[in-house]
Amino acid sequence: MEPILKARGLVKRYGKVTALNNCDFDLYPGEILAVIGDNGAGKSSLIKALSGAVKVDEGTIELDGRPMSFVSPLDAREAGIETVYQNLALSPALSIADNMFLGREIRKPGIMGKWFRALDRAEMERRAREKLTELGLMTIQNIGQAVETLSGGQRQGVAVARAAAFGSKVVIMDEPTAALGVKESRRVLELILDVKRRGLPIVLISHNMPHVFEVADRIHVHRLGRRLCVIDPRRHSMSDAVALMTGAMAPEKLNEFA
Ligand SMILES: Nc1ncnc2c1ncn2[C@@H]1O[C@H](COP(=O)(O)OP(=O)(O)OP(=O)(O)O)[C@@H](O)[C@H]1O
Repeated sequence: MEPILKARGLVKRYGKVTALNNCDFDLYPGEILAVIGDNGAGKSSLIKALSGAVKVDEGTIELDGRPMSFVSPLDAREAGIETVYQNLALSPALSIADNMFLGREIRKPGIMGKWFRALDRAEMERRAREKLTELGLMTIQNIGQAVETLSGGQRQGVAVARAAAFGSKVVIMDEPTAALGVKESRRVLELILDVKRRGLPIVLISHNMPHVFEVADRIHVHRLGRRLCVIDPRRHSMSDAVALMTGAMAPEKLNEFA
């Protein structure tokens, strides 16, 4: 099977800091791939490169076998890669429906250019409700409710639902359960599994080992700006993962694959 998203030899420098140092990456259809690594290992830089938020200095990215050169997150979105960023990127004062369609608002038909036509709020609300129901998120009562009035878990749910609704090829999630309570984290993990069941592959960046081991099919261990190895959570333990991440154990010590 060919990877749906593949990167080779990524290099990203910020002045004297090399955040990505010849990094490879593979995501296969239908899988949840966790990316783990110590602070500063370069996970966010990798995700930013894959989602078009930063331009790499060297290396190649292929989506579905086609070379990509993203210069903005919009390029990646248009290609079918949706990203849920750590800081969420939801607009608190806007409603759930408006947030779902932020940047791709539905407008009423008409002869005038796109920006002059009125927003079709009823249609956006209908579709937002449909998506949130599909993902079992209808504990959110009022689709017109402002996002700032939702709980942390509900907000994360809206962000995940938006990514699932629009990501046609890949969904990337950066620390989706950070700062959430036990119950809310559970709901978000279930959502991630739902997205996978609906056929979308997911890249999950997380420091939370129990969460990673619960949902991931494979784990990409990132260290010093590159992929150190890929491990199978069914064959290796959390302490193996942590030892690899921190450099306490060399990958040769495991019967790793990939
Ligand atoms: N915009 C930037 N300007 C300068 N240096 C940066 C920038 N972004 C990242 N870096 C540096 O690149 C390296 C990798 O950072 P990155 O955020 O990718 O790591 P990370 O693995 O996501 O870390 P964490 O788990 O702490 O979020 C770090 O040394 C960081 O200081």
